[in-house]
Amino acid sequence: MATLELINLSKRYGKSVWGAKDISLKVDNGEFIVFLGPSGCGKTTTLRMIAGLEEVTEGTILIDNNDVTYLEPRKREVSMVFQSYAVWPHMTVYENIAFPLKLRKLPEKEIDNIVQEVSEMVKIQEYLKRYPRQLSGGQRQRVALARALAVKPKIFLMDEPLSNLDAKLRIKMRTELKAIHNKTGATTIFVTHDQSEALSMADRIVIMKDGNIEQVGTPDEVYFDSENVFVAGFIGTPPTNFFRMNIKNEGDKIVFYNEELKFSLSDKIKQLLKNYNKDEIILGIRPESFKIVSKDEAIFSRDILVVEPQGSHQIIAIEIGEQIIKIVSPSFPKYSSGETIHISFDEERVMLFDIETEKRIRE
Ligand SMILES: Nc1ncnc2c1ncn2[C@@H]1O[C@H](COP(=O)(O)OP(=O)(O)OP(=O)(O)O)[C@@H](O)[C@H]1O
Repeated sequence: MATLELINLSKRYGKSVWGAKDISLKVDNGEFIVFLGPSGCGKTTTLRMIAGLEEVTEGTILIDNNDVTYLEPRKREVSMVFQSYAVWPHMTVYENIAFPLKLRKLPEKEIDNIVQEVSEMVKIQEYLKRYPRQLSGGQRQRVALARALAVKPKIFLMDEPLSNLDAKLRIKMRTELKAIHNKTGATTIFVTHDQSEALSMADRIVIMKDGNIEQVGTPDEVYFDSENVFVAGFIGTPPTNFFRMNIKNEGDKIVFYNEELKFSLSDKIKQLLKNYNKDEIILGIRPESFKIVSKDEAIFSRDILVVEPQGSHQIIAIEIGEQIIKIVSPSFPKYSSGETIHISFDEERVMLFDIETEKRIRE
């Protein structure tokens, strides 16, 4: 178990392509960190630099406060699990797990103990004599996991380890992986582009875009307290609804308006905007922050465009100008398309962003 620190870490491919730019991050001992972001944002590049599989262009990597930036991979004491399992086909499950331990010249008895221990942990004890081709994808991934666990690495690096599994198994393995992490307490960096995987597994999520870190925070922080428009739009299904609004002061209220909507918000919002001197703003409202209310309480009313029942809740789409807005509402009462609904929203949950920088406006 170990701490990890990345200091201004960058990777440039050729002259101008940045795989990762100026990444700084401190990871505590035992933390489960998830790198999340769209394809090509630099998750894998950063992970591979930590593993020593990718040369660093600039910056420093510290493991337990030791500089490992130029240390060869096997001396870093990290284990990596890949999407493609990468188990050796000509070895049995037992041999796959034991092989790295044999390389380390551990006594047979100790190797056997470790193989039993980790195979029990990932629930593959009964397959130890089989070859990988005799296993399902999920079982093969467990073998890869067991092999990585067996060497008791300081840091666990996982690159989309669940993405080759079918949807149901993925969700099951998520829970199991998290349980294994709780048991081993190993510092883990897990790469995914699946936000639901990230939200359900991470202690903290590192949200990346174009090689940069956009926000680092707990699942609740990145969801409820998004740092900018990109994060608010990336996290959440359906994502945050955004409105470009004009703003003006009217007495103790602040009025938000555009061609479609007009409403005023309270003192608290006015206070929040006291140093904001632009007359346009981006308002972000999460689908579940809207409320369907009586006509008297409504901020605006619209006809329903489409209802998408989800079992546990329903997603209601309305049109505001040319924009489609999604509202998450409890399963009951049922609504149907064409019906007029009256809508309000939870002012406490509104997110305000600078019209130019798209950064969150904070007090
Ligand atoms: N060997 C390479 N040569 C040139 N450019 C590369 C190389 N490897 C990665 N890149 C570029 O670096 C950027 C980051 O790639 P990276 O693989 O880290 O993204 P990612 O976030 O892991 O994406 P994905 O989710 O698709 O795996 C991309 O623009 C990619 O095209």
